[in-house]
Amino acid sequence: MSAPASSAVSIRGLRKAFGPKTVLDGIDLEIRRGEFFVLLGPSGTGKTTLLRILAGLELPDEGTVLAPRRRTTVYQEPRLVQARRVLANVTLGLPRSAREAGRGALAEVGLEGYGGAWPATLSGGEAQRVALARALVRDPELLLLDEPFAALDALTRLQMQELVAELCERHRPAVVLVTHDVDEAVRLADRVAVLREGSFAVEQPIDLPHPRDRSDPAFIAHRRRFLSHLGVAAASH
Ligand SMILES: Nc1ncnc2c1ncn2[C@@H]1O[C@H](COP(=O)(O)OP(=O)(O)OP(=O)(O)O)[C@@H](O)[C@H]1O
Repeated sequence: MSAPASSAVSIRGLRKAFGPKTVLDGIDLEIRRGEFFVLLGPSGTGKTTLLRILAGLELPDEGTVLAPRRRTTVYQEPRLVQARRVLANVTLGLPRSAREAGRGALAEVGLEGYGGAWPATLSGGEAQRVALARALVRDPELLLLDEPFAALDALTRLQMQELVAELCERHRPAVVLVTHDVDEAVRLADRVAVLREGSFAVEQPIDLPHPRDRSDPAFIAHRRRFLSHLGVAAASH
């Protein structure tokens, strides 16, 4: 089976259980090349499991999953090797010839000149930018983002969202972002899905122009709809 040429990811009839617990139950999903897909869902509904399957770190029990080989994940924590300098972290596992591209990636995330720094000297936001540069330098066709902003303060989080939007616009990987933050989802996504009880409770394209205004009635309507699917019906603001 092969995916349509326009697809980066193609999932059919995906089922995954851990022991007696079925976590993903009959998931079908196509993600277009360059599409920014956001996965929302209550805690423990299988978002990370789906991401790990897309990363090739976990195998499905049933179904087919087609994903590009050139894929990389950014996690909630930057996962830097403390004993290696920043540039060495960015180009970890790549040939020496990648160092120039590594410096370029650092510049793209706003860390020009940080290549010689040690991870321990970085702020949380800077360390997460290094993790982004490490992903970027691999030129992924599929970028998997597992709550990459969750550990950051509110202002840094907004700056990082802007940076990721900009980088994805420029490099156009397909993106799967897992988040609990409904505003983040509506701000960044081409399409949002809410995962509940093993399958998608809703799948909604977001056709608003960028940059998105959180006070736009259409933005607010999307937020309200997703919150209600997450069981937070009253929390519209
Ligand atoms: N390796 C594993 N062995 C057993 N159970 C697992 C394993 N990985 C995940 N689970 C279980 O599968 C369910 C889904 O986990 P997962 O981490 O995918 O959820 P999530 O939606 O990402 O949660 P959160 O939003 O809290 O991060 C949970 O009940 C979890 O305990």
